[in-house]
Amino acid sequence: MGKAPNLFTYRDVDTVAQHLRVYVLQCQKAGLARHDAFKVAVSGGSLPATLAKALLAPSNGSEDDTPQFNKWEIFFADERAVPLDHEDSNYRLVKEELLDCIPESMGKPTVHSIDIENLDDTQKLADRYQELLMNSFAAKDSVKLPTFDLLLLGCGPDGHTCSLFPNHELLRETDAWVAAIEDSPKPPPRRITLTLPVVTHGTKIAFVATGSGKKDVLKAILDSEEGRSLPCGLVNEGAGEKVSWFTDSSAVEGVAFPRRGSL
Ligand SMILES: O=C(O)[C@H](O)[C@@H](O)[C@H](O)[C@H](O)COP(=O)(O)O
Repeated sequence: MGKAPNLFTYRDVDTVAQHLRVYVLQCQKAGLARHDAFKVAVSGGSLPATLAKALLAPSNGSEDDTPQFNKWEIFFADERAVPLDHEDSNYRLVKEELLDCIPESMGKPTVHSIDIENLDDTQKLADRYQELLMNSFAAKDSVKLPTFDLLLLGCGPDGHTCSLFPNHELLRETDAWVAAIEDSPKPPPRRITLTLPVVTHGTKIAFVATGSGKKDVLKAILDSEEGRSLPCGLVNEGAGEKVSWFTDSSAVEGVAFPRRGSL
């Protein structure tokens, strides 16, 4: 690994959200400067709620503290092979937690959901999503991997991230940008996910992990040799200092890994 990932710890989820806001808006600024758009991938789980808390808080009125949602392109780091209004859909989750709550005056993100015509065939579903990424990122043929401005990820209690699970063959995928999975140990079993090379190629990668249910896995990922082979550990390994962990104190109880003081 190059330089180590950054670990930020705050006293509770609300304080995590406040700092996550600052970080995401720094990434927005960099994305807008680079290509007049902010291309971000989001996970499911608890992340959309924390993200909404971060982004929907009142702005101090400055440009740096204002989400410019009409410049946002939101993609899914992973998605379940279910209709968009299904209770398991990550799109539905992001829509209900965040998109539906954005006041009109703040603009409207472009949201890239899965192609529901292909729910019966997860490989096709993954291929279509990869094509969508190619159209969005690869204006030039030379693009080998999409470069998200930011990937906002969760960390499961087993160390999974996106739908990349420990010891799964998908961790060895080197060609595809988006892969299908039919045997996810976390239900529902049929999903698509960004692959590890796409995740580690992002300009910035943020994990948001809160609550005491995460402390054992965070200790493994951040403090132990074995934890390096868990999916989150592989992201740390592959992306190093581009990675930032946003945690609350209960998630890192007993973790020795050094905290960063400020963003
Ligand atoms: O669709 C999914 O299942 C998620 O994208 C998954 O990768 C999630 O981010 C983690 O399981 C953490 O979830 P929590 O934040 O709810 O623990």
